[in-house]
Order: sequence, then C-alpha cells, then structure tokens
Amino acid sequence: MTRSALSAPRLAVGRARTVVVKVGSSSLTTSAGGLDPARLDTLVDAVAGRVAAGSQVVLVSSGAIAAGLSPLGLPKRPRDLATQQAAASVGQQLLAHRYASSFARYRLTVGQVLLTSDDVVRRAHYRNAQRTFGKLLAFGVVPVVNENDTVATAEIKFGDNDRLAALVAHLVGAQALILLSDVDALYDGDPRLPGSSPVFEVPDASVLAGVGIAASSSDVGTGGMASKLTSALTATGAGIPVLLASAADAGAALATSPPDDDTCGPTVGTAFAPATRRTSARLFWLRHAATSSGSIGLDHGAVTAVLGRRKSLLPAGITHFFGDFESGDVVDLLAPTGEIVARGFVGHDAGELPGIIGRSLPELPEQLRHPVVHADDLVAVPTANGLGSVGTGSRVESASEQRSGGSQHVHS
Ligand SMILES: Nc1ncnc2c1ncn2[C@@H]1O[C@H](COP(=O)(O)OP(=O)(O)O)[C@@H](O)[C@H]1O
Ligand SMILES: N[C@@H](CCC(=O)OP(=O)(O)O)C(=O)O
Repeated sequence: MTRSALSAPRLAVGRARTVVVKVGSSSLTTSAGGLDPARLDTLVDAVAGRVAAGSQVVLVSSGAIAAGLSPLGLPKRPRDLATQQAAASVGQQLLAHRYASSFARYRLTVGQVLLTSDDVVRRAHYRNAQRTFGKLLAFGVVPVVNENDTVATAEIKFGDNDRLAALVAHLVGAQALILLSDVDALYDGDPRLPGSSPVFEVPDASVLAGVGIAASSSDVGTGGMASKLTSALTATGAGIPVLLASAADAGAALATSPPDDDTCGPTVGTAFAPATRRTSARLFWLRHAATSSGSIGLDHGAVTAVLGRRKSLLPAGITHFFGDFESGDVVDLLAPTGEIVARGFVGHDAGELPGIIGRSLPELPEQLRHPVVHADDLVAVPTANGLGSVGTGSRVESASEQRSGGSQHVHS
C-alpha cells in the first residue's frame, strides 16, 4: 500500500532544525489540578526524541501556577494577581525541578528562561534574550521558557504563553512552532459538541472565519483556543509553520520528516501554512512587540491606501493624533473605529503634525513634504480574520493610552 504525501506545512514542521514547542497547563496537570509526572515525562520523551534526531528544541511550558496550588493548599486557580504570583513562585521551581530530572533520563540539560514582556518589547532586551537562547542551544541545552509570573504585573503580562511561544519562535529563528494542548486538533466549533469536526489543514487565515471558538474548558490555563489561533497567526504571519496537536500525541507531533521521504512526519493535529516568507526582525518587532509612543487616526481613504495598496501614510489622510512622539518612534495607526490596524516608525515629530494633518503634500513647505509613515516603515497589525479583538496588536500596551493627561490633536 502506498502512503500519501504529507502537506507542505507538515513536512516543514517535520524538517525544522529549530522548533519551539509550547505546552499548556491543562496538559501537564492531573484532574485534581497538581502536576502530573507521567504527562510531563511523555512530553519530555517526545522532545528528547526530536533532539536525538538532530533538532534544537525550545520548550515553552505553562503550569507554574497549577503546580503551586496544592503546596499552598489552594483548591483552584486563584483569581487575584498576588496569589497567582505566589503560586507561580512556588510552582515554577517545582516545574523546573521536574523537567530537569525528566530530561536527565536522556542526559539532557535544561536551562530555565523566565521572560517578561519587557524582554521582548525593548529592543536591547530582545537582542539580549536572542543571544542567551543562541548560547543555550549551542551548548545543547533545552531552554524551558515561561512567563516570569512572579514579577509580571497586570499591565506588563504577556497575557498567555501561546503568544509568548510565537514571539519566542521568531526570536530564536525557529522554522516551526508546535502548540500542544488537551485537544487533538482545531475544530470548526466547540469540540465538546457532537456536530463539530476537526480542521486538519489551515492553508490561510480565511479558513478560520468559519471556526467557532468555545470558552476555554480548562480551569488551570489562561489561553483558550482563541489565543492559540492568535499565536498561530502571529507565527504564520512571520513565515513560521505551526502545528496544533494534543500533548498526548507529542511523539507523533514532533516526528521528523526525512529529506527524501514526503510521507513521514507529523500526521496528527492541525497544520497552519506560513502566510509569507520570514519577516525581518525589525518589522516583526514593530508588529508584535513594540510599545508605541503615540497613535495617529486615519480616515477611511488612508486605511485603504495603507493596508490595501501598501502606500505610505500622507498627512492628508490623518484626522487626529495622540502623544508626544519624535521622528523615528513607534506609533499605532488607528482606523476611524479606533481599532489599531497598523504600526509604524513615524517620520515627523508630534510637534510638526498640527500644521500639516489634513493637507496635501504640495501645499506644505519643502522640509515637511514627506510621508508621516513611509510604506517601508509600516506593518499591518493582524486582527485574526473573524476573531475580532483577539488580534495580537490590540493587546500590545500603548504608551499613549497609559499617559494620563496626554493631549489629543484633531484636524477640523
Ligand atoms: N474550535 C475549537 N477547537 C478546538 N478546541 C477548542 C475550540 N474552541 C474551544 N476549544 C477549547 O480550547 C481548549 C484548549 O485551551 P486551553 O484549555 O487554554 O489549553 P492550554 O492549557 O493547552 O493552553 C480545549 O480544551 C478546547 O475545549
Ligand atoms: N505562566 C502561567 C501560564 C499562563 C498560560 O498561558 O497558561 P496556558 O493557557 O495553560 O498555556 C503558568 O505557568 O502558570
């Protein structure tokens, strides 16, 4: 019997030299809520197998808060931040200890990397984290990453490890992102309902328009399926293929595809094809990680020109702006609805804008006759087709939103 060839994204995942694997809390815990050593060992078996096959693997693991519950006598995941942080503090070191002893079965060393959003938002920190990962991988260490929950505050939290995993995948130059959860694939509706069917291939984001997202079934995680889709779109939008599969199928999800055999590799789960070629670090950082210094409101025509025709943003299409940015700073570009639709490096100081917004270039003095944001300095912010506010960009903190008493300038 001849076996059929796997899809291109599956083969890309199977052939990736550097892979980021993310596992959710629900896949590491018992039904009572504590860490489940057997499930953790199953995951480690799969990661060690992939490393033995010649890949570099970065593991993004949730589970710190879940692991800290029982030592603190907490019956369920607490709602308040301070208790979550205390649980994470206790749980993270239990988790790290468990990973260290489980990987030791394969003579593999783990390195713990705890990140806050600052480590990705600030460019110098981003480079520093990149260097650290590079060194760990060169030493043959398996980096085990989590959010630094103990110090992250409500304002600076990543929100969830799905998003963190996509950012880390780009940061380490991974060729694949594997999201492991307690569900075996993406479904077109709530997987607990009988009429829902699995979606095995996502060639592009338009497929997701018909996917229904049920509220997360897990009591221990924070992400839910919506955040997994946002993560998948973040990675595919940067040129990285994604596989979403069950942690119970970790071995099959991390299977390798030999260069000369198109029939072997990850057969399980849902494969997401990359949308583009790999994005440059500069534009990826701009889209997903940059903290903006202000925001600029666009009229409908400018939104179409900038997003639809990839044109530069000219003063004529601007209705208002907030913030005290300088030329070179990052600004959010807002649709007339107020939604962030793009982000760019601004070409003017905020002080220059009141005199030029709403006017065409020929009307302006020579030194001001250039785009407010040049097309090469601009990226669209994905709003995850049909998933509304789960788009990553709208979750990035905006300095202008935080500034109390920040002024707004409106063109009339
Ligand atoms: N369309 C869907 N397809 C698959 N799973 C879905 C869908 N909608 C909601 N879910 C739920 O999302 C859950 C996974 O999210 P979550 O519990 O946060 O996982 P994790 O702890 O792995 O991050 C699954 O248990 C599943 O019930
Ligand atoms: N950083 C937290 C997990 C946050 C999170 O995203 O959880 P999950 O949705 O289970 O991946 C922890 O270790 O408990």
